[in-house]
Amino acid sequence: MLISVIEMEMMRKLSFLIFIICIIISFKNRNAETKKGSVITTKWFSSPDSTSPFSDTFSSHALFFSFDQEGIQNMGKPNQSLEYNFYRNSCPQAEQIVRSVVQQLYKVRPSVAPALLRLVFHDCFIEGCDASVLLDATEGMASEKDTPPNVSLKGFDIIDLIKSELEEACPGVVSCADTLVLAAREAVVLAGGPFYPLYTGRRDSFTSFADAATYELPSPHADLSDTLASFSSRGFDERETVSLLGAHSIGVIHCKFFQFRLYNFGGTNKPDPSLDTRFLEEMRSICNHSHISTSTSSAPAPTFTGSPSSSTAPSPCFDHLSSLLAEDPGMDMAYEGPGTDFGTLYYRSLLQGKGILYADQQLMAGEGTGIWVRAYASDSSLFRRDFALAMMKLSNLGVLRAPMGQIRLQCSKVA
Ligand code: HEM
Ligand SMILES: [Ca+2]
Repeated sequence: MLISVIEMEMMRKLSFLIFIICIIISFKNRNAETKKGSVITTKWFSSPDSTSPFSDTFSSHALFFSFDQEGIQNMGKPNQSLEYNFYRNSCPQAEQIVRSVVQQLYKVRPSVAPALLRLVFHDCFIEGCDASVLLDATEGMASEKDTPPNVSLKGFDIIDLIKSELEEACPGVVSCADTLVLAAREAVVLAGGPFYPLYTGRRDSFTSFADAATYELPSPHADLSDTLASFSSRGFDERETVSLLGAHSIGVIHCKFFQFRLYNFGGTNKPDPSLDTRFLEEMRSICNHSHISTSTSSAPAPTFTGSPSSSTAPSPCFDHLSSLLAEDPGMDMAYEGPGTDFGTLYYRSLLQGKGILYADQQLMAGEGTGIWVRAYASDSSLFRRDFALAMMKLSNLGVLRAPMGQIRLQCSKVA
C-alpha cells in the first residue's frame, strides 16, 4: 500500500516535470521560429503547411499529461480535459491556419492584436470560453455583442475570416471557441507578449448570455475590491489578476471610459487625486471637452450596469453610446511609444500614477496587488511567465466538451 502511494507520488512528480519540459521546448520552438522571421501562410494566402512545431511537441507528449491531473490543473487545465493538438487527425493544419491569418492581418492592421485579446477575455469571462460573445441577436435571444460593456468590442470580422478559412480546409470540425483562443494567442505573440501552449477541443455554446455580459464584466470605474472579487469569482487570485491586466499594455481606451477622472471625480469638481499631474494634462489635451459630451463628465461613464436587455434590438442607450464612442479619439495604451516592452511599461505607468483606467490605477491601492505591480515593473520575465499562465487559465474557463455544445459553421449563428 505504502509502496503504491510512493510510486504514484513519483509518477506525479515525473509527469509534472515532463510537462514543464514540454512548455520550455514549446517556448524555445516558438522563439526560434520568431527569430527566423518565417511567415507561414495559409491556403487563403498560399498553400497551408501542416507542420506545427508546437502542436507536434505537445501531441507527442499528450500521453504523459493524463498522469498528473493536479499539476495540469495548476497550469490551467480544465477538469473536462481538453487535449493538446486536439485537431491533429481531424484538421492538422488548424492551428497553422489561425496563426497565418492573424499574422497576415496584423501586418496591415496591428489593431487586430488588442481587439482579439480583449475579445477572448470578454468571451471567457462570461460563461466560459464557448464563443457565446460571437453570436448575433436573434428573435428571442439577445446578444452579448449588444450590451454596454461590449459596445466597443472589435475583432468579430477577424474571427469570421479565420473561421471561413478553417471551414474551407476542414468543414464543420474546428469550433469558434478554439478559433478565438488560438487567434488571441497569436495576437499576444505578435504584440510582443509571451507564447503560451493551449489545449483544444472546446465546443460552441447554443446561446449568448447578454444579461451576464451586462452585469458581470468588470467595470472600468470599479474599486480594487470589486475588481478582485470579480476575478476571484472566476478563480483568479491577486497575482493572476494583476498579471492579466497587463493586457492593457496594448490598444486604445476611449476617453469616455476615463473622462470622469479628469474634471469632476466623484462630484468633487477636482480630478482624480491618484493621477500624475502632468499626465492629467496630457489626458485632458487628448480628451478635451470640445469633442466629448460633457453631460456625463462627472459620472463614471459609460455605466456597465444598465438594465438587463430583454429585447433583441439594441437599446436607444446603446445607440447613444456607440455614436459617442465613434467621435471619441481615445488614448493609446502604449502612449509613451510603440514597440516598448509588453507589460513592463504598463506597470511602470501605474507606479507613476499614469494608469489610464481608474480600475488599472486601483491596482496600486492595495498592498497585495501593489507588490505585484512593482514586481512586474522591474522583472519582465516574471511578468511574461505569469501572464502566459494566467492566459492559459483564462482560455480554459468553463469550456464545453462533447457531447455538450456544438461546432458552429458561422461563428455568429447557432448551427
Ligand atoms: C478590471 C478589469 C478590466 C476592465 C475594467 C477593462 C476595461 C477595459 C476598457 C474600458 C477598455 C477600453 C475599451 C474602449 O475604449 O473601446 C479596455 C480595453 C482593452 N482591454 Fe480591458 N478591461 C479589463 C481587463 C482586461 C483583461 C483581463 C484583458 C485581457 C486579458 C483586457 C484586454 C483589453 C485590451 C487588449 C484592450 C484594448 C482593446 C482595443 O484596443 O481594441 N482587459 N478594457
Ligand atoms: Ca462565453
